[in-house]
Order: sequence, then C-alpha cells, then structure tokens
Amino acid sequence: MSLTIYRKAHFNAAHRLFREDWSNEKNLEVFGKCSNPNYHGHNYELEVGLTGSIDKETGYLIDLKILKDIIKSEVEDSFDHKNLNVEVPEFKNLNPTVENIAIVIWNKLRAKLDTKYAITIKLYETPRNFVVYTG
Ligand SMILES: Nc1nc2c(c(=O)[nH]1)N=C([C@H](O)[C@H](O)COP(=O)(O)OP(=O)(O)OP(=O)(O)O)CN2
Ligand SMILES: [Zn+2]
Repeated sequence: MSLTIYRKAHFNAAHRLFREDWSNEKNLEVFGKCSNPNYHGHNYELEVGLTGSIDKETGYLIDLKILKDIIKSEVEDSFDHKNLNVEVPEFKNLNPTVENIAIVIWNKLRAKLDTKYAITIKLYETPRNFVVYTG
C-alpha cells in the first residue's frame, strides 16, 4: 500500500522575469509587468508530498520533523527574503518562473531524500497561479 504525506512551507521572495539576450521591448512583450527592472515579490506557498509505504513498526512514512528540517535548510533558508535572480545561484542563468522554481526545489529535495520516496512539489506563486512537478 502506498500513501502520500505532505508538509507545507512558505517563503517570500523577489524576482524579475526576463532574458538578458532579449531587448527590453521583447522582454516587455513576452513577460509584461513581470519583466519590470524593479523587482517584485510573491508570497510563495509550497506543498511537498512524499509518496511511499508506511513503516510497520512506527506507522511513519517519514518522520515529519526530518522533512520539515530538510525543507527549511534546502528551501526556506535559501529562498526566503531573497532576490531570486541576484542572490540564489540556481537562478543566475535560469528565469525564476514558478515552473523553474518548482523544478529547482524538487532537485534540491531529491538530493537529500531517500530514493524510496517519490516527491511531488506543488508551488503557489499567487493564490491562483500554481504548478505541480513530480520529476
Ligand atoms: N507560466 C508562467 N506565467 C507567469 C508566471 C510564471 O511564473 N509562469 N509568472 C507571472 C508573474 O510573476 C506572476 O505570477 C503574476 O502575477 P499577477 O498577475 O499579479 O498574479 P495573478 O495572475 O494571480 O493576479 P490576478 O489577481 O489573478 O490577476 C506571470 N505569468
Ligand atoms: Zn512575479
């Protein structure tokens, strides 16, 4: 029997959507107000799901304290109150769209979690804009 357990997290970050190899006009045409050189911020809401089987002895799929600590060290400490374009190395050459942020988070967590867990990342950039990534 497999089951999915979730841990929610939150971070606040600034970003700007643009490509350096495009003109300001082209960036404005494609990314609209999100390409404004004055960075803007979002309150990102994250849901991390781990799918696996329950340990018979403990009744745990994973100790949620362990998951909480990994999300804190890999996501919150790296992204919270940061300018993603400027301060987070993963986005130096990667547009910090909600899609790309979710993929970066998945990759960071994949490196820290046992491969017996399948990982689902649900990331809300705004209350109505969100992405789900499962690798
Ligand atoms: N495919 C994507 N499209 C857009 C992204 C993205 O990451 N991937 N990001 C943005 C903006 O950064 C932002 O998410 C949009 O902000 P805003 O227009 O303020 O948000 P809402 O659409 O939710 O606001 P409403 O009140 O619903 O109009 C744009 N596109
Ligand atoms: Zn934005």
